[in-house]
Amino acid sequence: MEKQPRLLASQLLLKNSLFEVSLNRVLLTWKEVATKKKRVSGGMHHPFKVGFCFPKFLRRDKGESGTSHGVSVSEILAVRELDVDSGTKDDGRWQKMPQKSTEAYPYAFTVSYVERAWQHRWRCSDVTFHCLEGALCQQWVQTIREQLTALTSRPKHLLVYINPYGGKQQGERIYEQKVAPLFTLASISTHVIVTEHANHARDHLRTEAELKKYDGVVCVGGDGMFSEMVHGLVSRTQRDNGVDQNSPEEKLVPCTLRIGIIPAGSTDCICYATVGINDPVTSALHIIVGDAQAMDVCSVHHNNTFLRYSVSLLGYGFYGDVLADSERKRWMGPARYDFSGFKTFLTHHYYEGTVSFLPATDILGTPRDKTRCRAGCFICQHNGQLYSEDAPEICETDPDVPDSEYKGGWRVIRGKFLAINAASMSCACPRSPKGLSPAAHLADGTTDLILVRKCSRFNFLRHLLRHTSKYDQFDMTFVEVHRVRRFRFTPRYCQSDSELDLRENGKKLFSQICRDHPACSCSPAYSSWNCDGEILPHAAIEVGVHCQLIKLFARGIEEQPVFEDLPNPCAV
Ligand SMILES: CCCCCCCCCCCCC/C=C/[C@@H](O)[C@H](COP(=O)(O)O)NC(=O)CCCCCCCCCCCCCCC
Ligand SMILES: Nc1ncnc2c1ncn2[C@@H]1O[C@H](COP(=O)(O)OP(=O)(O)O)[C@@H](O)[C@H]1O
Ligand SMILES: [Ca+2]
Repeated sequence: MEKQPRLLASQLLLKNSLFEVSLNRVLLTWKEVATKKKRVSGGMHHPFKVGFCFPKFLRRDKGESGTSHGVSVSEILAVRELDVDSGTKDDGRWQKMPQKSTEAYPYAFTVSYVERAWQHRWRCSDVTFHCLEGALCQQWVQTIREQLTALTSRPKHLLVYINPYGGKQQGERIYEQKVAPLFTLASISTHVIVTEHANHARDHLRTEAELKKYDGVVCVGGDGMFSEMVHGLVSRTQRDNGVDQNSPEEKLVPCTLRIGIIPAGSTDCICYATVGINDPVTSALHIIVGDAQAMDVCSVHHNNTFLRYSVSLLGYGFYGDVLADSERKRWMGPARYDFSGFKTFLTHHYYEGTVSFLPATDILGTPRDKTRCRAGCFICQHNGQLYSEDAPEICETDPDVPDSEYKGGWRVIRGKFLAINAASMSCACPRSPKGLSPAAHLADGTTDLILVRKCSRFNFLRHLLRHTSKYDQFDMTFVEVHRVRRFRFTPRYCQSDSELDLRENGKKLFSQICRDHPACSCSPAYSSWNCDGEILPHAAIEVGVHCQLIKLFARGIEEQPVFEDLPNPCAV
């Protein structure tokens, strides 16, 4: 790492010990000054990563001169001067000053910064430095503030939508108690809208919201609420740019505003898979530091008519039936999915149809890789670049698969399926921390198409259970997975208009069997598509992936640091 010029360096008091405090453009460090009384330890420095703040137990470095710490400037949340006599000036939180420092070091300032806690959680930590002179204290505060102002990726004005009925109906409380105080601390102004009905946020974003006034939009809720934000923003962007969403082949215009998710839903899979945990404080801190993570979006069409966008799971069969059943049990909260999951597992319906797909052959990565999409993912960067260059699709020649054929680069597979799932990202969530497709990528322009053919209940259970263990859920004879750019599904028996009407009006006949359906009475002719937690009435759909269409206030899941490999901060 290039050596950065020092902006400030002073000896300041911290918890009654003297520290050498130093600030450059990337790092704030403080290192205890050895006093005669203190036993000086040996010359061994523990490694310590620059620009990266570890959990407490890792971050402290007992070097020659005592404890040293470092915080990346990009992860400083705020700095405020303390009025030693009357507590803090800015946030009203009264802090008692130690006797010794008030006498000798009567001026103080507090730096709030991101601290990494267990399992990808971030927390806001405070450190208070005491100065001998007021001018020095002000110089520190001012210099750190200038550094923060120079971070242009940080949002200053946010539009926040809260779904008061998502998850355990705690959205408003979570926002008020855990998130709003952090936004205030970081001097972010907000306009908060508590939604009054489903699609309120979507419609407001699409038509009314004065988006120019904001640096980002935030939703407090679950995947359904996030989906509303995506629909509002993507539709608005296409309309503003004259792009017709109804054309399945149309290249969509990416959205400029970033979306933040404060998890307060039932599955929270998008938050979990982009941050590593569904924790409101962690998400708020990712928003404050101005993180950006691009994400693929799938568009779903039926007969050249736009239906919906999807960012996580498009599931027909098992996940469609779980969702359709669980919607009637919303009163159960997040447990509805387990209940309906169990029930759907027992019903064991399969569905006949044809899946056609365009394999993504020109890219890096396969769905069976051991590597995972993580912060700064190379595969997403590489494949995103390919996509923007509009590289031609190349398709391999026909392997001898009996029920599949190739047609103009498309592969066609007919069969009886328990589940057809398209995972545009891993779909990791607390139920399955590795997700439906553990090696899927957030922003590589592809989706992983998982076909689970008709099999015994026992085998399907084995497949499901593997989502929760280290065993490969794709390594089963009745499961196949393909990384694709587009796909289509056509049910074997076509849906009549009256059947579609019934579904669209929400009066789904669960045991509907097409009149010309043959003797089978145990499985219905159609399932529904679960599109990020919304039910689609049409069984026949066409799906295309739009690479990196939206951006989130996230950075992807961070690798847990390997202690031994990290450089020494004291070298900065
Ligand atoms: C036996 C244990 C099997 C565990 C299998 C877990 C796989 C979970 C993968 C979940 C992928 C979720 C993708 C995200 C979907 C969300 O967009 C969407 C909406 O979320 P929101 O309500 O927060 O707005 N969520 C969902 O559609 C929920 C899907 C959850 C499915 C849970 C299925 C549980 C299955 C339990 C089977 C039990 C069989 C037991 C037999 C003895
Ligand atoms: N004020 C509201 N009243 C009723 N439904 C709402 C409201 N705001 C949003 N919704 C809808 O609630 C559904 C579920 O929201 P979500 O936040 O995803 O929670 P969950 O994860 O529990 O499903 C979404 O489809 C969303 O459109
Ligand atoms: Ca993807």
